[in-house]
Amino acid sequence: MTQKIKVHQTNYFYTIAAYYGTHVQTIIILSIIILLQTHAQSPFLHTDVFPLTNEDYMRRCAPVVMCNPNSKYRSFNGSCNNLRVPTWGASNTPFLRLLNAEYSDGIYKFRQQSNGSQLPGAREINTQLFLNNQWYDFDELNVLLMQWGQFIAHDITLLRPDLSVADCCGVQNISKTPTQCQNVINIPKNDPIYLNYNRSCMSFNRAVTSANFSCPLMPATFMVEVSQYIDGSQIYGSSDTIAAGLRSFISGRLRSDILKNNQNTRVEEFCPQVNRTTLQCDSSTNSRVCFQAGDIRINQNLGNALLHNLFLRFHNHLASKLLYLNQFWSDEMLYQETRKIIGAVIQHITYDHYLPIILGETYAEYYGLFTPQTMYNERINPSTSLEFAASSFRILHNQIPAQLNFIDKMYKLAFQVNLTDWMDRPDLLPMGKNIDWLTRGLVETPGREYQPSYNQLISNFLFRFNLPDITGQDLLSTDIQRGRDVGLPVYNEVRTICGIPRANSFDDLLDLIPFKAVQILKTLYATVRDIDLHVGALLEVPEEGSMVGPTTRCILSDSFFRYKYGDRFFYDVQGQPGSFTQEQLKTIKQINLAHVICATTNLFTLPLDIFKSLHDFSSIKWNCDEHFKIDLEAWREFK
Ligand code: HEM
Ligand SMILES: [Ca+2]
Repeated sequence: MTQKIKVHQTNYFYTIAAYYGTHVQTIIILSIIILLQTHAQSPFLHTDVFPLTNEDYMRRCAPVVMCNPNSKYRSFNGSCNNLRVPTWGASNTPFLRLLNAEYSDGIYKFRQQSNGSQLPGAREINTQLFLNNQWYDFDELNVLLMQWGQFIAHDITLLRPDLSVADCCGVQNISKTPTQCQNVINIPKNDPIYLNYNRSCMSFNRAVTSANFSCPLMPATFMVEVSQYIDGSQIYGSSDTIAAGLRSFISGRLRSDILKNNQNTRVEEFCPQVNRTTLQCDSSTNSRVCFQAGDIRINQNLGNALLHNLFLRFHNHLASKLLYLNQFWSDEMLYQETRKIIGAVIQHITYDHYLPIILGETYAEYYGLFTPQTMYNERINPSTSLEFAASSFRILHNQIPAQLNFIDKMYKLAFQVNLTDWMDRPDLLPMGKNIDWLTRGLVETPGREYQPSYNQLISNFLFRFNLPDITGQDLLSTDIQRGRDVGLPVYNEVRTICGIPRANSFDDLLDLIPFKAVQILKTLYATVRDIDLHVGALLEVPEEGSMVGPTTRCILSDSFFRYKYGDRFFYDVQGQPGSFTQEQLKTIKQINLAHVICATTNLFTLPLDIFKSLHDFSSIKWNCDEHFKIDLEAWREFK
């Protein structure tokens, strides 16, 4: 029987045909007409209205989705989490814009300054404002904190550059430059680094748009290519096919490679490996290792690949514990229950341990990011915003260290590598005791203190192996250029939706930005309105107790608020199919990243405050066996 029902008397209207079987309710969304004029908003934004163009994709191209509202588990692509708008937060749906797109043609061309001139070059901005602002002070917080940030960034966002032309600089002088190569980054003649290499161009590929998904829209609309919920999609994949390819289909386990050392005395488990050319691995060197996981960026740097390997081991560790407790559970049940626990652990670490450090404890608690229980609200849109992905969360690129330390079990530095020397080639990880040594290195090495710059190496020599010359790229220029590529609103506009007064002159910026930087901004930009979001935000002095300035804090908090309250499967939401029992929740809330490390490496002692490095007084060591054990008794089905 097909029956038309109207869901909720609000500004959302759906035509839904619901098929009721005896046990399973399947809802087929036939068409969606959404008027998103009012929103249950996060408390961080001083506006109630998102740009109307956010609805265009939903109106014209949203796929037909079938949902089973009784499902205990998340879908892989994130669809059907929100039963009113089943595509909210799903992979391959558009980024949300908090403010209207800023393009000079209103559609796709880079914006210009208020007086009609070109914007200052991204690299020029970096050399004038940031490159020489390097402090060598270190934080009491460790490098693991930075690495956790990237790990979750890859859980919630992927804006893919169009790499169909590998080197955009090489096609600049041909008669018709391909669209994706039309905005390469110009290198000024007097560039302090590239001057020596006679380079005038840095490659930049514009991001793919909804047109690449057979849905051309105006203004340019950008697609998130991963599930936008914090659900471990970087581990499991954001589609059924990818997820299936990563499973062993035996006892709930993920596929893995078991590697032995020469004497067969050490056996270690790693992510499965693939042919280098099939993933984003550096193919220009004779290196061999290329890991596979749910996210294509797994091999991007050693720290990220390390966390992926630890979480693969953690999954298989928990799956075997669950099997021990419930010998009759099927592979499917073991896999899904383990995946559910891993997703919960990632959310718990992010909200209870990571965000209070980044945003400030009092602030996170006051605004509901750190609560005893989450009340799900189906009117909150959990989609990743462009402002967040293309700028605000990237502000934490300033935490990336230039070097990674490998520390042995006597706490001695075994060796050190430049992070940029090992991009897209994780060859070091399976060698010797490097998993343990790098893990210890991330825990024991103090992080880069907050400062308005990225480290010298990622500011000049990123990804140099894949390029025709030895210099490479600049991550900060790329971030500024990416903001222009996706038409981000300017800094001043974002201030206003964050409740910070609009600056009417450069000097009005002195409320948040130091005097010297404001003087340089005056020489670069025509008016205060022209300043890029990323530039203004990175210059802001951090708020007391937090690691970012007020504008960044506002956009980060808005996003994490929506990832929490807009997620029907958020780990501590009650009353949903598959909600954890109180006993299970108690176990999850006791787990921190130290438990994960203890279960997956040969480290025996760790700080209780896992994001703090040793030199901090509170960071005395605690034994894995006594303090970081996981008891899954609450998952035993028959006591
Ligand atoms: C460990 C070293 C890291 C490296 C080498 C790195 C490098 C990169 C690169 C190359 C991009 C793509 C740039 C573009 O073409 O637009 C990117 C994007 C991004 N990064 Fe990082 N990153 C690192 C760590 C981090 C950290 C610590 C965070 C946040 C805490 C972060 C957040 C992001 C975000 C949100 C994006 C946008 C992702 C997307 O939507 O596609 N990254 N990063
Ligand atoms: Ca996800």
